[in-house]
Amino acid sequence: MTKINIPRLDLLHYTHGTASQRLQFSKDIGSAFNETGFVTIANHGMEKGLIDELYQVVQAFFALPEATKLKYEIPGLAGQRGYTAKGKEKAKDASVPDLKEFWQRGQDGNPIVEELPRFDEVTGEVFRRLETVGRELLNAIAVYLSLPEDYFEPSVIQGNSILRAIHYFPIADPSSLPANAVRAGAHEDINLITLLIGASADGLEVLTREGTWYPVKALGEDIVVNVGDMLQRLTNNKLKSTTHRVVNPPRELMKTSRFSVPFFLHPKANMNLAVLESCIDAEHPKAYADITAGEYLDERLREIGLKM
Ligand SMILES: O=C(O)CCC(=O)C(=O)O
Ligand SMILES: [Fe+2]
Repeated sequence: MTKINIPRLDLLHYTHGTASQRLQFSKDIGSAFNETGFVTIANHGMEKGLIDELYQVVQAFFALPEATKLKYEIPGLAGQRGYTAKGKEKAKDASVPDLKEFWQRGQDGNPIVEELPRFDEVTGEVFRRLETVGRELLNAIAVYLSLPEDYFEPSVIQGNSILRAIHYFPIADPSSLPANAVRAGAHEDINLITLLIGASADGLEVLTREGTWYPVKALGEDIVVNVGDMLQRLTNNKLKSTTHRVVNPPRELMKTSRFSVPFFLHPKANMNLAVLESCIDAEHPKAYADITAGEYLDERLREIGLKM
């Protein structure tokens, strides 16, 4: 099997480390993002208790009757808040929708789930904690890119990040599915970076440069972090937004659910995504036209069927 660089990095080395540990963390995350676009992060500060409670409220939400969940679907918001039912989202180049339903929350404007008193508080707490972890990781990446450490901060504080709770629902009769229906079709994330809790469940795979699929494993409460297209674009492909997917499990396990909770770290709509001058040279000519984060997001939401 191909050996691929998905290191396990200790966030405490960056937030509380010595100068040399901090620098090493920046180098490690930068070179993994340059090679594979993926790392796993330990000691991110989110306790097991909080993560367990997150999964309890998320499972309780998806267990509600379909009619109740549909009360929380908000027309006109392209799924950016509240519930998105089965059959709505497909990967950019896929012909059939993914086998999933999901809930999204942002900074504000989130509908309150009346049936579940703890849902808003717990998902809100996880949102804020992952936003903090994401900012710390972007600081480390800024150092790797020889930018000021706080380069991303003004664009990211109170930005358009999204916490998405996903339910890959059980399929009673897998033979009834279209042959190409999968839990999540091969895709790249749109945002700057994605922080994923719960990828310890099997199924997440990344596409290697050799064109083979490689399973991503996280230990315990570790989170998986990957580069999205906005960061790839800003860095003129120096940091790689790697294609990934969630495969269907063996037939018997298709009758069981899989849950995962990615946090898509998005900047404010006015962030300039024009390629950084420091990432352009003779070998790497400017690969992308100038665009803002807001314009780019609209373009991409249309491609995945969430926006008209
Ligand atoms: O469910 C997972 O493990 C990954 C989901 C994912 O890649 C996404 O929603 O963008
Ligand atoms: Fe993804």
